[in-house]
Amino acid sequence: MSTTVDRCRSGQGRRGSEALDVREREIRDEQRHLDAVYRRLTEKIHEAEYLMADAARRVQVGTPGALAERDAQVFRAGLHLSRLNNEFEDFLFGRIDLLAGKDGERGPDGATTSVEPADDAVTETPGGDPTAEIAETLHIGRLGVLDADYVPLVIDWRAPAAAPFYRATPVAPGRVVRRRVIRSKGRQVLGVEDDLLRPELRVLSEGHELPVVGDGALMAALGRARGHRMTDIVASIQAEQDEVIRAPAVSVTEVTGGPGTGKTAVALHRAAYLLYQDRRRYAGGILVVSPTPLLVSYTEGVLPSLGEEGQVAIRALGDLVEGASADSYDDQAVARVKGSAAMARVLQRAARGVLESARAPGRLRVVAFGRRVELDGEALSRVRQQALGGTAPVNLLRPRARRLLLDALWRASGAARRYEDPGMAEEAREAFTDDIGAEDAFIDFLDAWWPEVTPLQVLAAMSDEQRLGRWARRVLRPREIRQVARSLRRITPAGAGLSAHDVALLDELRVLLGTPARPARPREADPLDQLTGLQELTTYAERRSARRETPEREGERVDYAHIIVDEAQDLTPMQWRMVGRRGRSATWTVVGDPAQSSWPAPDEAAAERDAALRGRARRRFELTVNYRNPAEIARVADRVLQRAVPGARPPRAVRETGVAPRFTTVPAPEALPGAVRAEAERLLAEVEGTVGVVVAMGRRAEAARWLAAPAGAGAGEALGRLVVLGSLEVKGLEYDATLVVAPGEIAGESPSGHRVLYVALTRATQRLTVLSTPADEPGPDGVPEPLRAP
Ligand SMILES: Nc1ncnc2c1ncn2[C@@H]1O[C@H](COP(=O)(O)OP(=O)(O)OP(=O)(O)O)[C@@H](O)[C@H]1O
Repeated sequence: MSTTVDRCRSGQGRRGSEALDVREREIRDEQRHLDAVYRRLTEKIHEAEYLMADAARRVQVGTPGALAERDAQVFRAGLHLSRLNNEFEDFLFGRIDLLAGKDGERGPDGATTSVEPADDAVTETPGGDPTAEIAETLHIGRLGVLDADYVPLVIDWRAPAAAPFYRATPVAPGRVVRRRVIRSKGRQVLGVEDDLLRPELRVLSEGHELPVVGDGALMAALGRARGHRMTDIVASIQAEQDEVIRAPAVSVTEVTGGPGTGKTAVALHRAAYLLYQDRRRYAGGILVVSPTPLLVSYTEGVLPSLGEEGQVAIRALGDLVEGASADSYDDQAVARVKGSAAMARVLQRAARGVLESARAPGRLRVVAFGRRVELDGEALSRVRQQALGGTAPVNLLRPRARRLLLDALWRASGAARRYEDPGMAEEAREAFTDDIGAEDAFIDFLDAWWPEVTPLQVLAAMSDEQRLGRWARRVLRPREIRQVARSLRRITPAGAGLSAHDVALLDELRVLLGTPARPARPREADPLDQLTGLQELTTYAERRSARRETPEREGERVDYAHIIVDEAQDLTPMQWRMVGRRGRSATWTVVGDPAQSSWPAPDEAAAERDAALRGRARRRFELTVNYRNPAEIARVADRVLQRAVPGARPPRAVRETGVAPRFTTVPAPEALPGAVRAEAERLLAEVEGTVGVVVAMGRRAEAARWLAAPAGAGAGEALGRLVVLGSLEVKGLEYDATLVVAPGEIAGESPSGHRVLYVALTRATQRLTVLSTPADEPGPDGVPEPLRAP
């Protein structure tokens, strides 16, 4: 049996001090390795700098071949340099000690690729423990580093040889005997935590017994205090998560799993993995769609910490359309209408009908052949209807409308009758078209009568209830029309006041209206140029981005190579249409949890989701372990889950904290502000990290005021850890402690209210307090009605 030191953490007596010695020794060993890694990294940085300088010198060599080569060299070296220069919190974080492998070959990273141990890797001795010798040791880190002899010093966590670090379990250990998580900060090793995967073996490493230190890293990672930014999980990815991260990017990868199962974390690590696998294919082309800007800012640090910056776009649903940014919320009833697929019909009519509201003179008058020629309102309306025939985008129909207007004027002039010779008639007509078409009066009229319409102008036109009523006839009910028109009135001409649902409407309108061709945009500064000072030559990245820009100029969206949709259960049909436009030829990763859906019409959304994914084959994965909530909190949340989705299977919580959720009540609603403050302060005192106060959406502003100035010493510091959010805003987020206020209100706010409440109850990593008013019908134990077992 291997020496299992440090499992007893008392540190007393001989065994305790032995354990400390072993731990110190192991940390020193890892420090030596990390020093070697940093020495090699420094050499690599110098190498990359030399390559950049060399490429810069080659500017003088003017042949296209040499330039292309220089270009590629600069690009590669620049990328390499910026990744090497990235100051990682913990560059090196893992190690596996492996038995000799069966049928293995050396991969490009210098490690053997065999998964299973060789038949003779373990020696059976009669009467003694089976014995084995460590044949290979691999260190795992954020980037791969080879020494000067091509021996791996660090294996990139995404390389195939690193997979056993994540996949090995005591049930299926493969070649892995010991898995070690190394805690380091910058260039210093702080600690090591080991998992022994073959406890039945006596394992030798260079003649000594293999020591095992610590209690495993996962629990340490899960118990740590949370800040306002998500951290990566690269050192403790679990086997079922690793399968998703490394799944081949064919067609659609669908991932479901309950709250806290790591769906968001896995989705982001997958983006980094895909870039590692095929950088050329994915560079600049991965889009991560997140439900809210809060979740974007919570998660956007994860990819840079994995060494991937700038190549993945993380966008909130309300920020997907260039030039628009959602800053308002819709009532649930209005959101339900704006998100529904029926809106596509309404927008189609609005895009074509909006020209009726253009401020143009009621008649068109020109002078031709010395006479006045005129088209009256009825004639103009006929021309417009004719021009609008078909489905082409309205802004692209202006040339057609111009031609039809000139046709109508020619006919109204009666000039055709004066020519018997068709050739002459044709000539006269051409002259007429040229002359009239160039006249200021005609051009001014056309500008007013068929202006270029923007999506925002159509939304503004839809805020007129009567007009919207015409466009939404037999599609929306009168009440819905009234609600939608009223909500659109808050949008300013500059686009302030948009909700995330409005942005999906804008995107639809962009397609329906089209964007007339414009001169190419001036080239944006390329970061590589700044690095090299070579601005006159094109780079590979620039040519790529130029290719990507072309469709945009034609009024289409950029097409991404891969799209990751987080919290996919919440996308409305209109949002699926918007996201689908960005991935016409993409592969997809779609993660979500139907039990957390706040969208009340799942079937309708499923149809648009299928359309967005274009019937591509799907590979499904389920994550089953809840890494966020302690079991005590998960059990309470599960009661609400059973009401929201009877019979649903919750994920298994892996931790117990010994602290039950706290249920407390106020005797009357007036007591709520004081009680919220008191409970929030209590939680702030109990945890080191963040505290989230969750209220019904309708109470957000009020609750923020209650907590604006907490009493007591240290309030300023505490405030920084305290966040007040509406129930729909907490999607995907987490806090050390959560205070859920008036759960009945949250559940009662929409038809999907119990699912929303389930989300609110599953945000805490350590403590949960539920504060009820009499309306929540709390029992004698303070447990409110929505949280009692169904
Ligand atoms: N393997 C892991 N090691 C350490 N921490 C993990 C691991 N997997 C998940 N976590 C942590 O668990 C928490 C929940 O993860 P995440 O937010 O990705 O879950 P989710 O499934 O997206 O949850 P929700 O559905 O509620 O949004 C995060 O703090 C994450 O860092």
